[in-house]
Amino acid sequence: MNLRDKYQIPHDSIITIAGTVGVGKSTMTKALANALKFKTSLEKVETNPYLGKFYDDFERWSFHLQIYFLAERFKEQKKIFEYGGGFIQDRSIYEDTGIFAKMHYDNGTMSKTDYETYTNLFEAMVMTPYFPHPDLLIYLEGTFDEVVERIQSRGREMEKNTPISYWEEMYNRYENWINNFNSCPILRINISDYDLIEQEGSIEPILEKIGHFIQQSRKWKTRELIK
Ligand SMILES: Nc1ncnc2c1ncn2[C@@H]1O[C@H](COP(=O)(O)OP(=O)(O)O)[C@@H](O)[C@H]1O
Ligand SMILES: Nc1ncnc2c1ncn2[C@H]1C[C@H](O)[C@@H](COP(=O)(O)O)O1
Repeated sequence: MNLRDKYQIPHDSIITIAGTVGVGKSTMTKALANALKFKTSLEKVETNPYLGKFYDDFERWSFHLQIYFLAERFKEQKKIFEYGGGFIQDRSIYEDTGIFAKMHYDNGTMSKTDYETYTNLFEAMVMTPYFPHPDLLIYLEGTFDEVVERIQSRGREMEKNTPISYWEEMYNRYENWINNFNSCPILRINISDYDLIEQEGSIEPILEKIGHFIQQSRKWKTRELIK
């Protein structure tokens, strides 16, 4: 029996992986997609024309970068919608606005006008049929030291050259954001509870939890529709 059937995960599920930079989202996205034979929606860092410039000068490039990410994620949303689900998504669109854009606005590296333009566009995009909420958002969490260690060992120069205070602020904002998030069901997973690199089998307890969660939330949605 395949793992998707074994853990009764619907073939049209949409699962989003959230968490701070370096925590392990892309690795988890690929491992889950491989185990479930789902498609991936990955963040493409190498081809992003603004990211390097942004790390050199936040103020100059933050608006351009947010618009670029928004366009990329919207295209991915449309693709997921057209395929009818069966996707693992590396980072949610909610994080772009709830973490990154907000953090740069609050710190004065995105102007009020740019922030308002961005949030208006975001809201208009979210209210389209292309934007089904995910069945589940998996939130990866670890200690700040573990996250910084992973950023360092992954070795993207632009991130290694960024002051640690930036990652610390982002880490704290993520904790606050997830504690107030309610757009879809959340499954929190601590990164010390699995090791996808050394122990391939450690994906199975995660699949079991995903199956359980999605079945519960779909039952709940059906009951709400009948009411
Ligand atoms: N379970 C894990 N155990 C050890 N290292 C990991 C694990 N998951 C990811 N990593 C490593 O941590 C770094 C960041 O992972 P990545 O998936 O790129 O994070 P993100 O997509 O959240 O930025 C990479 O070098 C990756 O190999
Ligand atoms: N919305 C964003 N604004 C600024 N920077 C962002 C945004 N989304 C992702 N990023 C950055 C952070 C990392 O340097 C890379 C890739 O993110 P990762 O968490 O490693 O997948 O893009």
